Amino acid sequence: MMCKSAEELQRFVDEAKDYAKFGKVAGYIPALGKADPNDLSVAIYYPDGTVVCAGDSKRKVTLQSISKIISLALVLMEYGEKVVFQKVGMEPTGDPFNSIAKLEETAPVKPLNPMINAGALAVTHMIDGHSTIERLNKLLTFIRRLAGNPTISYSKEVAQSEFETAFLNRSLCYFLKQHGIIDEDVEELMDLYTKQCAIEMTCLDLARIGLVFAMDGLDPLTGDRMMPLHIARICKTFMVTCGMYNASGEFAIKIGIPAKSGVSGGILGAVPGRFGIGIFGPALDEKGNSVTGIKLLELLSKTYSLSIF
Ligand SMILES: NC(=O)CC[C@H](N)C(=O)O
Repeated sequence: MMCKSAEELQRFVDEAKDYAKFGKVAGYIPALGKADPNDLSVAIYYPDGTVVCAGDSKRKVTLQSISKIISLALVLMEYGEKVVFQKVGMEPTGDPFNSIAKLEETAPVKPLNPMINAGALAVTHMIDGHSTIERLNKLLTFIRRLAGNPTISYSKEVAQSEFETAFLNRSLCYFLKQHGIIDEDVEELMDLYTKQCAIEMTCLDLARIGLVFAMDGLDPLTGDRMMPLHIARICKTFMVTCGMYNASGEFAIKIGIPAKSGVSGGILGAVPGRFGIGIFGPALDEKGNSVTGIKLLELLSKTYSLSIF
């Protein structure tokens, strides 16, 4: 059994919304600071094409760290596991997503996983092309196919705002460059990475992408295979072990759904074999996850027994 009515979903949203007061919108990327912490929208996409939405499901959300799971799938398809995991590891860190601490502790240097910023920067570096625009277009083309929406693009305002303030990410890049994990111009990589993070879509699009992961890389609506099964599995495994940053353990215990969050307040969830879910709730907890989004997932998971464990 699962939630098939918008009224029912709206009741969960109303309950979860009460938790907005415990969170704050991301302030370190100035453009994200303009979001209304009380917003909460959700879409659930089922394999038969049924969609259930609540809240303002047409509002666009930038992907931020959610993009990391998609760039990972793209480079895995292009280069294979061996090449990709030479540059980035498979282990959770237990540290905040933008931490530099563990980078110095591994020898030879290798970011611990592709969901922390250091690992994601190494992954984005692997998207090749002659220019930032060509590389970004590769990613955008893939994302548009995954979401079945050719109009998806990025927010220039959010990309610019992050580009102007991303000093910590620049320092991660310089560290990675010093140790040979990346070998391109740091400003060019930051240009691409901030545009990647600023790719925006509605929670309906997010849910549709979640559905593709839930169905092991197959789009059940078109019958097209978007990525090989083993790559969808790798991505879902990272969602479970590292998808909610250093709150992934607690999230796995309380909710148990493969999911990836971003500091915009977006969450993409993939309930294996059942449905995709997209959430936008910009009030964040101290680890950078949507407080209302997590509450909503907790309510849904408990009510409909969604944990994979
Ligand atoms: N956790 C996130 O969503 C981080 C993404 C953000 N663009 C950053 O690199 O800091």
